[in-house]
Amino acid sequence: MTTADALKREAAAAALEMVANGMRLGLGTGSTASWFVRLLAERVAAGLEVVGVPTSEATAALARELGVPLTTLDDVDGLDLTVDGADEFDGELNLVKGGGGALLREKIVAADSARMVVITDESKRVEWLGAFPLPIEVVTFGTGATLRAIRAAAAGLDLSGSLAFRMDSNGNRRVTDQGNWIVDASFRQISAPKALASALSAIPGVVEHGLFIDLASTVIIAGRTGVERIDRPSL
Ligand SMILES: O=C(CO)[C@H](O)[C@H](O)COP(=O)(O)O
Repeated sequence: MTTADALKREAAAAALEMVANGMRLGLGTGSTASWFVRLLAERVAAGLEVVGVPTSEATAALARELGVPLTTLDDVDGLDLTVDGADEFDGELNLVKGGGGALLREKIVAADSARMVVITDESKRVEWLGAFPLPIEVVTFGTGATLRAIRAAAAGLDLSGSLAFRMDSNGNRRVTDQGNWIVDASFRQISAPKALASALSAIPGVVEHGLFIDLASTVIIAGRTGVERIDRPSL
C-alpha cells in the first residue's frame, strides 16, 4: 500500500468510528471514500446493520460488490451521516468537490444528511479554495451561453481563468451520471466562495457546482503525524 493510500485508509477508519448500528449513510465517491466503503463492508460482514445511499454509479457498484446494503433518498427519510472525500477544504470547512465528477449527487446526498464528514489528507488543506479547478456541472444545451454567464459571474467577483470541458479517455466530453457535462474552472484563488457559489447557482445552465459551503460538519485529516479532526463549531 502506498503512503497516500495508507493515509486515506486511516482517515476512512476514523470516520467509521462515527458509524452506529441502524444508521442511514451517504457513501461518497473517489479514492478516499472508496476506502470508507471497503472498511464499512468489513463491519457489515461482521454484523453491523446500516444502509447506504451511493453518490455515484462507481460507488454503487463497489458497495454492491462488497455486500453493503443500498437504498435511495426516495426510500429513507433523510440520512444520519455522509462520509465523502474532497479536493480542497479551507479553514471554514468549505470544500471544493467534484474531481471525480460526482458533485451533483454528492451535494444532494450531503444536503440531506444530518452530518457530513469529509475524509482527507494534508494535501487537501488550503488557505484559499481554487487551486484545484472548480468543477461546474452544466446541461449540454446552450453551453456557449452558460460559459459566457459563468465568465460574467466570475468577473463580477474579480475572478478570471480558463474554463475547460472535462474530457473522458476517448477524447469526448465527460458525461456525468446525470447525463450532463463538467466544466473545470481555473479561478486559482477564490476569495469569496459563498458569493461565487450563489452567483453560479443563479445561472440557468449550471446544474450544480463543486463549492460545498456550510455542508461539512467535520473534516478528518490523516497526516504523517496522526489523524486530526476539525468540527464546525455550530454543528
Ligand atoms: O468530489 C469527489 C468526487 O466527485 C471526490 O470526493 C474528490 O475528488 C476527492 O477524491 P479523492 O479521494 O480520490 O482524492
